[in-house]
Formats: sequence, structure tokens, C-alpha cells
Amino acid sequence: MSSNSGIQIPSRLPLLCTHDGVLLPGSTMRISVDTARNMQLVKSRLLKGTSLKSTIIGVIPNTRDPEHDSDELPSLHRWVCIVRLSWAHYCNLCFCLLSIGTAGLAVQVVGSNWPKPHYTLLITGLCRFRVTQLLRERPFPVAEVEQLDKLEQYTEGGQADGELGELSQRFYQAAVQLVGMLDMSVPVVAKLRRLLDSLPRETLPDVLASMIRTSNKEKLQVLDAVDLEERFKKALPLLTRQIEGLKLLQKTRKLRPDDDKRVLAIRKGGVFPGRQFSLDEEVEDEDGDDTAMLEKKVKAAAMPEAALRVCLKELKRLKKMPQSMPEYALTHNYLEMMVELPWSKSTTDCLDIRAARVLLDNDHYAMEKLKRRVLEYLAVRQLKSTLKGPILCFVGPPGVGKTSVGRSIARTLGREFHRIALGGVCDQSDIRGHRRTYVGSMPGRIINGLKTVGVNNPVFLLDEVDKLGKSLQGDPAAALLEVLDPEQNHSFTDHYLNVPFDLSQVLFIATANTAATIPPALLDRMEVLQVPGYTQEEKVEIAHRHLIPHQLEQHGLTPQQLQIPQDTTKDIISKYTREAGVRSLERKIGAICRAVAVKVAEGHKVSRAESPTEQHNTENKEEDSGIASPPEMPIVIDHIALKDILGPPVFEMEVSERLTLPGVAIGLAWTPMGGEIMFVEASRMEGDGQLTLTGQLGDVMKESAHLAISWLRSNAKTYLLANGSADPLEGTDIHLHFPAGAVTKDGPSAGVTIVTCLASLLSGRLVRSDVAMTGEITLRGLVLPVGGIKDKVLAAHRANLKRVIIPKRNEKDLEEIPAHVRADLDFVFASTLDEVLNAAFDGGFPAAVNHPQVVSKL
Ligand SMILES: Nc1ncnc2c1ncn2[C@@H]1O[C@H](COP(=O)(O)OP(=O)(O)OP(=O)(O)O)[C@@H](O)[C@H]1O
Repeated sequence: MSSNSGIQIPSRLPLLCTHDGVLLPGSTMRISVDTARNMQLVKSRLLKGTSLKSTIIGVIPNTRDPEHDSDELPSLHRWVCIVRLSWAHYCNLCFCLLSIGTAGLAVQVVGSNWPKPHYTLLITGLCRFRVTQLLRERPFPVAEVEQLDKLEQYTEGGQADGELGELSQRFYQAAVQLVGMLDMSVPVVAKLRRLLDSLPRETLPDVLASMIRTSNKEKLQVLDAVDLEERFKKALPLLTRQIEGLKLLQKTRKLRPDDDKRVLAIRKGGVFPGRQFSLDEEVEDEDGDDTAMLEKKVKAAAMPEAALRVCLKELKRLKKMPQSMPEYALTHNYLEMMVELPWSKSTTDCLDIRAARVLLDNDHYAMEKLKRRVLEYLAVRQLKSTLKGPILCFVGPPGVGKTSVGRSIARTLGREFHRIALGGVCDQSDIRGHRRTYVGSMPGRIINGLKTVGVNNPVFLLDEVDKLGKSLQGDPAAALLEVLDPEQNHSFTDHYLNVPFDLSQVLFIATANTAATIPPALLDRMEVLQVPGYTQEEKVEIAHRHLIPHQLEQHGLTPQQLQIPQDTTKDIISKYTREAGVRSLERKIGAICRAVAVKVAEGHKVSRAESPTEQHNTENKEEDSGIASPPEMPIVIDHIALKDILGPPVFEMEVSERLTLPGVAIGLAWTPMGGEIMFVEASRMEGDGQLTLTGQLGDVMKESAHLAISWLRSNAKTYLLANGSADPLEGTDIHLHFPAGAVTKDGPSAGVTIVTCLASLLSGRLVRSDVAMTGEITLRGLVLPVGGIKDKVLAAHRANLKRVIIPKRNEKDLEEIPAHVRADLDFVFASTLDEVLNAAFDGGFPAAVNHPQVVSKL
């Protein structure tokens, strides 16, 4: 400890009594401080002190060895306990306190309040000391101490001679041997070796005793050994014990590879006597076979030049690698992937437009516009096979057949079909793959899809592109840009493959529920085809042409067993489903099929029981068990049977019921699920002109409400809404509510509905119960056009409403609506709010000028 030789510890030291172990000079230890006295010591001495001296404290170990617990205290300590009464008193306080301690330098103090207030000290031991007198006990003990390690005496005289010299030499050699047994490749061990040479010999017992596996009792003995020779004697057996332990450990470790070798030897010579068999050779052979096979596959894969070069390079590396190397498996998997990809394998298109039309018509009822566009697309492909055509994107509510049209397109072309669900994908490596440097890396969904279908010209359906997410792992939509750009996708590079793959032959079709959430750059690369919801008549046709036959087949039934008349289908559509598509309808038909399947199966059982051999028992059995006779076939589902199977109707047409009070109007809303009717309710109460809005409204909708109120206030006199006063809101609060409060609503198209609803409330007149409306309003009372007219009109038709008020500039949108729906509805095209109000109330909503003026005559 030549470095410490100059250190003179203060004669008075604060004492830290610790249970954490034994601090030896030359070692560093972490001590947890949580007792009141020790905490006080840390606070007032370590945290407040500013000099180096204030960071030196006396550490007194108060530790018992849990394994070799003994009450026996070191003699020195006992002696001090007897001689110094006040110290003995403190000993009682602190359990079995030792009088010899280590002066230590507090290098670090860390405080924490969890789980209880405590400090953690990092202390480096400097030298031994002995307590000569306890000066005070509170708030923390301070003692007069005597420094015991006079290290200069050893170092000054150079190499110690005699027994001490010999002992220190033996100790040093043992220490070198111990370090030599450790794995020198570990940097810490190499550092330790250097440290051992640089440390003065006399410090070795303390340093090594704190490093090797020793009990606290043994460490205490080393600490108590004030005499250096005695210290060497105490520490040397501990070191030797450690060396022996390590030797034993190494021996047991060596045993296993020996065993392996022995097994090998037996197998080589004994098991296959007739043949000079070498296991190593066999492994090499297998290895060689494997790589040779791979090489053959690589050459047969007909991949482009760049990919082939990469594969051959990887193959070369693979041949040199031992199989046990983790990289072997990685490279092997990579090569397997490369050879499995359809670099030049494709199917031949068998496109016949007439057949395609028939097939599309057979698979899907209605959807005329979509089918027409798809046929155009296919026709152009037939004429120009290298068409770098637009990517079609079908946008519409769920269950309207977007995915199934995609599947039909693949069938008409005679191509493989693969669906990639993009909903919730928020990591761009999902599309582009992970780089091979990552553990568990794999290619993205595009390349994986190609591997699955095994050809390079499939139809890929990118389902739910509007539900792509974004996260810290990058934007998957950005990765899709390259995939979907016909100018770029001939050299699409997946991170895993790291070589370009030509995607130009792949036919991409995307689907989405709304175009609003598709990233603009992605939307720009696609041709959006709207797929609107179905009318009730269309649904009935779809049910009878496709859904019912499909469900019958799924449930093992035949039309001779189950019949669902058109009226029942209409009931299912109007009373048990409320959707733009046909998915719920299909589920309900499935439920009916299940119920009938039970009946049919029961009938089978009964008729089998009625076989001639058992006939005599049947009657009794039937009476006993109460089994009904087999139902008459076919089972026809009428209204009563429908109620039995599906329960009471889920949706009742409550339109007229809800319009029995003034202050209610029906609006038309567009959602990604299709069009819907929406009731707007208003009520008034005494107050000071406040407007309350509820129903989770967005900012635009709230503004529409304020616009509506402002227009009504400014036109109150014209429409006689003010009830004599100047302002209809005077002394009145108004509450506007949009039911289905859990659903967020936004957009300007409810403007006309809010005006109508408030006009009804303020005038006390009922709005016509068969009228629905949509349109944006301005402060001047104009009605502006809105979107989603087709879905909204279909929703009004579904709800059996008769009149629909829409903005005049939306008149052109009616072309898209089926003729029979148009015929059922009375359309009012409004360009001002005056026209809206006149159409919404029975007998119109006349302005004041039309009313007879009362002229007072005096
Ligand atoms: N016009 C139609 N003719 C025949 N069957 C149809 C028609 N439209 C939808 N279907 C049937 O409805 C079911 C649902 O269709 P599909 O899965 O294609 O809906 P989707 O529009 O893709 O819905 P999502 O947006 O939820 O993916 C399918 O079984 C499909 O066959």
C-alpha cells in the first residue's frame, strides 16, 4: 500500500457500525445505511463536510458468519471490551461490535426513499485502526483511534527478508497461480494480473482475502491480524483452498469432452467393423451434400445475374463455415429463401373478356359500376399484356364484397391469389423485411407472399390500406409507395434479400373502408373505385343468389330441406341487421341454417329408430322420451319461425315514434360503415341564452350548431320564432343532443338538420316524420353541397322514409342511385334554408310576410 503509506488518518473518527460484511484495507465495498445513528453520520459528516478529512470514517464490522456462526469474539476485541467500559456499553448497543476497524474513504453516497429512507455508501478501505476511547455516542459515535497499519515499515526496508519474506513470496506465487487459472481472455482477468504485479506484497493478504470466496468470520480474522506475518499466515490457507476448489471444478469440466471422444472412438471402431467408418467424414459428407444440393438449386432457380452473384458468394462462405456456427443457419436459411422465390416462374393469363364478364356476374350481384371498371381494366390488359396500369383501390363499407371481387379477378385471369392484411401494420419492416443482421430477421410480407404462391405474377390484395399505422419503427405506407409505383417496383429491394426483385408482373388491388385515412401519396398512386352499400332489394337478391346457397352448403343442407322465402329475407334485413354490406345478413342466415340442421339431424335419428326391426319399440319410446316426429321437409322459415330462431327483432323502425314532439329532426350521416339516419334532438329550458351541445361532436359540427342558432336568431322575426320578444333565446337555454353519444360525430352536413330541429322547437311545430335531410349551411341561409349522397339516400330508403332534402348542387349525384330507389323517394333540392324548412314541415314553414298582419286601429 505504498500509495496509502502517506495517508495519516485523523485521530478522531466517526464510527459506522455495519452489518453488511467486513471492509478490508485496499478493497472497496458498498454499505447500506439505514439505522438512525448511521444515517445521522452520513447526513452531518459526509453530506455536509467539505474537506477530504470529513470523508474518512471508521467502519466497524458487526457481522456474524451465517454458516459458521459463533459467539466467540476475537481475543483483541474481548480485551478491549473488558478494558473500556464505555466502549463495552456501546458494544451492547450495537450487538457484538468489534474494536478493530478499517478507516475508509467514502467515494460515493447515494440516497433513496424507497422502500424506506436509506443511503448506500461506496467505501474504499484505507488502513486498520483501533478504538482507544469512545468520545461520544450520540447522535453518532465518535472515537479516539490509533492507526494500526504502519505500512512504511515494510516498504521502506525494500524486500522483507526472513520468514516474512518467504511467506510473502509464497503468497504472491499462489496469487499468480490463482489468477492464471482464470480465463485470461476476459479483460478484467488480464487487468487483475497486471494489478497483482504492481501491488506491494504486504497489501496482498487484505486485497486477496476480500476478492476470493471467504466467510465473514475468516475476513474478520484477517482484519484482526494486525501483525503482517500473522496476516499472511491467516490468508494463505484461504488462497490455497480457493485454488484447490478451482482445480476440482476444471477437472469435472474436462471430463465431458473426454466422454464424447470415447463414444466417438467406440463408434468408429466397434459398431461398424466391416468398414473403415469415420464419423467426421460422415458429417463432412452430409455437410457437403447439403451445400451441393443448395448449389444445384441456386443454379436451377433462374435468378437474375445480381441475385445469382450474391447467392454464389454466400454459398462459398457457407462451405467454409462449421455447422455449429450460428451464422451457418442464417446463411443457409437465406439461401433456401432465395432458391424458393419465383424469380422467373409465372402462370399464363387465360383472359377471355366474355368469360370474365360471366364469371364476375355469377360471383357478384349488382356492383355494376365496379364490375364495368374491372372489365375495362382486364380488357386493356388483354390487348397490352405489359400494361403498367393503375392500381385499383376499392373503397366502401365493410361486407360489400371488395375482397371477394379481388378474388374473382384472380380467377378470371387464371392467376394465383394472395391476400395481405395491412390492418394495424405499423412497422415498415413488415413490408420491407428486416436486415439480416438482426436475430430472427425475415423477409417482408410481399416477398413472403411471393414465396407462398410460388409464381411472380399473382394477384395481391392489399386489404385495409386505410388502417395502416405509424410507429417508431417507421411508416409502412412509405414502404408501400415503392411497391405500388409501377415505375419503381421492378426493382423492389427487400431488406432481408438485399437484392432487387421484379414486382412489375404482380397485379396489386387495394381495399379500404374510407379514402380519408389513406396517406395522400399512396392514394395518388391508386385509382379509387367507390363500392357503395346495397339497397334492400339488392340485398334480397344477393341473399337468394349467393348467401343462402353458400350457407346451405356450409351446413350440409339442401334446398329440399330448408327454404327461406323472400319476405323472411326482407324481415331479416330490416329487423335484424343494420348495415351497408351483407356480412350480418350472412351470419343471420348461418344461424337459421344451424337451427334447421339440429332439426334435420334429430329427424334423421328418429327415422333411423323407426327401422322395421325396432319398430315395435318406437311408439313406447316416443311416448317416454317425448321426441317429436321428424319435421316435414322442406322446413320453411316464416315470420314465427324467424322470431323463434333469431329472437325478438333487434331494430324496430322507431322513426315515427321519435318524431311525436317538436324539436326532433332526422339527418343523414355518412360513416365508413355506410350511410345512416341520425336523429337530432333539442330542448329548451329557462336560462340566459346558453347553447349546450352533447353527443361527442367534433369542432366542425359544433360550429354548424352555432351557425344554425345565429341564423335562426337573425331570422326569428321573419319566421315568428321570437314569441313577441326580439330574441328567441331570451330567458331560454337550449340543449342540442345527437343520440348514439358514444360515437364521435363531425362534419358540416348536419347544418340543415340542426336548423330544422331548432325551428321546430322554437315554433312548437312537428317536423314531418317521413323526411330526412342533409346539407351544409352558411350564415346567410344558403345550403351547400355535401358528400356521400348515395349512401345517405340508401340509408333513408332503408329506414322507409319518403322525402329526402338534399342540396341543389348534389342533384347530379342521384344518377348513381338505383332507379327503383329514386322512384320510391321524393327528392327536394334546396339551395336556401327557406326551401328546407318549407319542405320539412307539413304545410310549409311560411315567413311572417305571408301571415295576415294585425293592424291596430285606435
Ligand atoms: N354483390 C355480392 N354478391 C355476392 N356476394 C357478395 C356480394 N357482396 C358481398 N358478398 C359476400 O359478402 C361477404 C363479405 O364480402 P367481403 O369479405 O368481400 O367484404 P369486404 O367488402 O371486403 O369487407 P371488409 O371491408 O370488411 O374487408 C362475402 O362472403 C361475399 O361473398
